[in-house]
Parts: sequence; structure tokens; C-alpha cells
Amino acid sequence: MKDTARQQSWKIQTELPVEYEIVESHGLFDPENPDLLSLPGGRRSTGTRLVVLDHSVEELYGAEIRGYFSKNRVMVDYLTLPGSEENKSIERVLEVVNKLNDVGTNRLSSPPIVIGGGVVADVVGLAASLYRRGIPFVRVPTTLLGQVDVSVAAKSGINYGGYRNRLGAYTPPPRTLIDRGFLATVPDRQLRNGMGEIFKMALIKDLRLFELLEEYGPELIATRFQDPDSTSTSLPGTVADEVIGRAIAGMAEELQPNLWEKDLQRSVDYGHSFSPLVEMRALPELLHGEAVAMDCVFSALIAAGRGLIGSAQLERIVAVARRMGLEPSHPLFCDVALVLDGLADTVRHRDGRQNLPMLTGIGQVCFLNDVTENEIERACAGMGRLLDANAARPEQCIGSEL
Ligand SMILES: NC(=O)c1ccc[n+]([C@@H]2O[C@H](COP(=O)([O-])OP(=O)(O)OC[C@H]3O[C@@H](n4cnc5c(N)ncnc54)[C@H](O)[C@@H]3O)[C@@H](O)[C@H]2O)c1
Ligand SMILES: O=C(CO)[C@@H](O)[C@H](O)[C@H](O)[C@H](O)COP(=O)(O)O
Ligand SMILES: [Co+2]
Repeated sequence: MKDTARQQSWKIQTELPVEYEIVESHGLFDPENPDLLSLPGGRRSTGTRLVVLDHSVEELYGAEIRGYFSKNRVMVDYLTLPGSEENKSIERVLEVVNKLNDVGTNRLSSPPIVIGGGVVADVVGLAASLYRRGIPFVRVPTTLLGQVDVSVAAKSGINYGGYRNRLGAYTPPPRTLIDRGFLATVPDRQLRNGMGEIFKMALIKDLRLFELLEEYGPELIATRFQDPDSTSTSLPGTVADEVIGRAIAGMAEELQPNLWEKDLQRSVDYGHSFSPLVEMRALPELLHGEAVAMDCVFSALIAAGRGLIGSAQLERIVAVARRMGLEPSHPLFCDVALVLDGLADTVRHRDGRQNLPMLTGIGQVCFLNDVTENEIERACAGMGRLLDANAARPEQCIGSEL
């Protein structure tokens, strides 16, 4: 028999304080602007910095970026990576790791900088979290989705084995810099895509944000969130700031108390319950924010089926999505077997529970754990009716399709 009285054991207990900042900075590549050079805590970087550029950013801003670093006499090396979901892959992560080796990146004092959309931010974020078991990095999101959502994230992930974000890590960069000026070159469809995540945020917690989207959504897209010149639009200058600001603040408020996601009832998972598998199967047809907006509608159909929201609220939700050029439905959302498969994987992701964020009004959620196959079938049928209506496009008879 084992002598348990003599068995030794040791326990290590520690705490990990985490602090990271999201800072607006206008004119990021103005050589006089130090924001991209300074490290949190005011330290100066030593050694060569790796600057990873999204391929569109390279095309549009490459010369300006090179000018910025050379005028500031900072040693840099560059890597260009493609955006778009198919490139959120382990191969791209390893490409970054190889480049960090080539550059000779220091453990702490020469954090790589990533400038681009959510895809390159996720790829570099994961590479940084793996390199020497974790080095800091600086994130500069250049798409709308990147600025309102990725900017706040503590986690990074890549797609693997046909699943979204199957591999990833929780390692927030100490600093994220946001320059709304980048949005001037973002294509319309990508702006609408970003609106998909703002739409989610509005639905779960911010009626005012929803009303702003309802009133100004199309104009914000048309003006690319830039300061309007008085002749071309009636959009008040502060609306773009308020919309971006509310979306970021909402995300920060949701993430901070549950950064490591020990509580798997997360309202920011709204729009991300049924869509992940649909999005992966639809690749490259659907963008992330487009799939999220469809999931928002799908979930709202379930909520309406239960009487948690009324039909007028459901119609308003669909109408706002459409006003922003976001299709509320897609044929894959009518495929009951696929949606059920997607839900089954989401249940595993939520450790065996559905934890489905469900609207109880515009701007408020509850969580459900007893959504039945029957309800899913009915929601899929509702998505089918929305598709039919899209085909016919009688803008005024949204009510009858639902
Ligand atoms: N880490 C997180 O918690 C988190 C949070 C939200 C979203 N994401 C991820 O973000 C990804 C989506 O990001 P995205 O929508 O930025 O897609 P993306 O990175 O593919 O960028 C979209 C397109 O815009 C181009 N682009 C980037 N900046 C531009 C600019 N200023 N002007 C013109 N074109 C530009 C890119 O080259 C690309 O073609 C998804 O994979 C999603 O999972 C991650
Ligand atoms: O899409 C993302 C992250 O990729 C965000 O918009 C979103 O709010 C959340 O992180 C989602 O809740 C998805 O989380 P997860 O499925 O990647 O764990
Ligand atoms: Co998302």
C-alpha cells in the first residue's frame, strides 16, 4: 500500500494581470506621428521590426509606410500576406514564424507590427503567440470589421480542418492603433461586411446604435466613414465616430469581465452560433460579417417563433440588414441538416450547452439551452421565405414573407 502520509505535492498559484490599449490615431503614417514607433510603457524598440502588410495595404499604402519608417530611421523588414478567409491558415502562420527567424526578432523589444484586415491580424496574432511561446505585437486594423471588432479582441485564430478558428490563442497585443482614414479605400462590400458585426453589437446591447444604423447605415457606407464635405451629404460629422466608438466600447464592455471565456454564455457570440459552419461551407462566397448578419436574422426568427420578440421587431431587423446591403438569407441557411451540424459543433465549443444568445428585444439578450430541432426547421423555412422574397424583391412586403 502507498504511504500517502509521505506523498509530497507542490502547487503553483499566480495571477496574470492583463492590460492592453486600443488607441485612435489619425495620420498614422505622418512621419511626425510617433504612435507606430513607441512601445507601451514608453520604451523604444531595439532591433529590426517585422512589419507584416496585408496585400491590399501594400498596394495602397506601401510607399507611404516605407517612407514613414525610413524617415524615422527605424530598421524594418517587410512581409506581405494575402487577406481573405482562405488565407487564415497554418501555412501563413508558419510563413510569419519563418520571417521572424530571418529578421531576428527579439523576445520583447522589437514587437512585429501587423497592418491589415482581420485575417492578417489573426495570422500574425497566432504566430506571435507561438513564437518563443509568446512575444508582443502591435495591431493596426485597416478594415471596418477589423477596426470595430478585431481591434478589441484578446484572441486570435486560424481556420483548420474545415472549421473556423479551430486553432488559436488568447494573447492580446499591448497596443492596437485605429486610423479611420484607412476606410476611405475599403471596397463597399467590405464595408457592408464590417456593418454585419456592428449590427450584431447593436442587436445584443445597443438600441441607440441600431437606430443610428437604421437612419445612417447606407450613408455611412457611401461616405466610407470619412468626414463628410458639406456639399455631398447631410450626414452629421460625428455619426461615423459615434458608430465606431459605440461598437468598440460595446465589445470592450462585453470582453473585459470574461476575457478568458470561462463563462461560455457570451452575448458577443450572437450571430456566431449557426454561421461558422455555413460560412466555411460557402467559402469563398460569403464574407464573415455577411454570414454573421444572416445568423443574426436566423436567431431572430427563432426568438420570434418563441414570442421573445414581436413580428414588428423582426421585420425591423430584416429591414435594417437590407438597408445596409446585407442579405438576410442564403440557401445554406435553409439546409436543416447543415444548420443542425453547425449547432452541434457550436454546442461542443460551448462545452456541451447551447448557450444560444437570443433577442428579447432590440438591444437585449437572454440565453437559451432548449432550442429544438423543430424550431431550427421552422427558422430554416423562414430563411427560405426571405430568399424567395429576395428573388422577387418586393421591398414593401417584408411582413408577409416572415
Ligand atoms: N481575433 C478576433 O477575435 C476576431 C474578431 C473579429 C473578427 N476576426 C476575424 O477577422 C476576419 C475578417 O476580417 P476582415 O473582414 O478584415 O477580412 P480580411 O482581412 O480578409 O480583409 C478584407 C479585404 O480587405 C482588404 N483590405 C484590408 N484593408 C484595406 C484597406 N484599407 N483598403 C482596401 N482594402 C483593404 C484585404 O486585403 C482583403 O482583401 C475573420 O476571419 C474573423 O474571424 C477575428
Ligand atoms: O468573429 C469573431 C472572432 O473571430 C468575433 O466577431 C466574435 O465576437 C467572437 O469572438 C465570436 O463569439 C466567435 O468566437 P469563436 O467562435 O471564434 O470562439
Ligand atoms: Co465575428
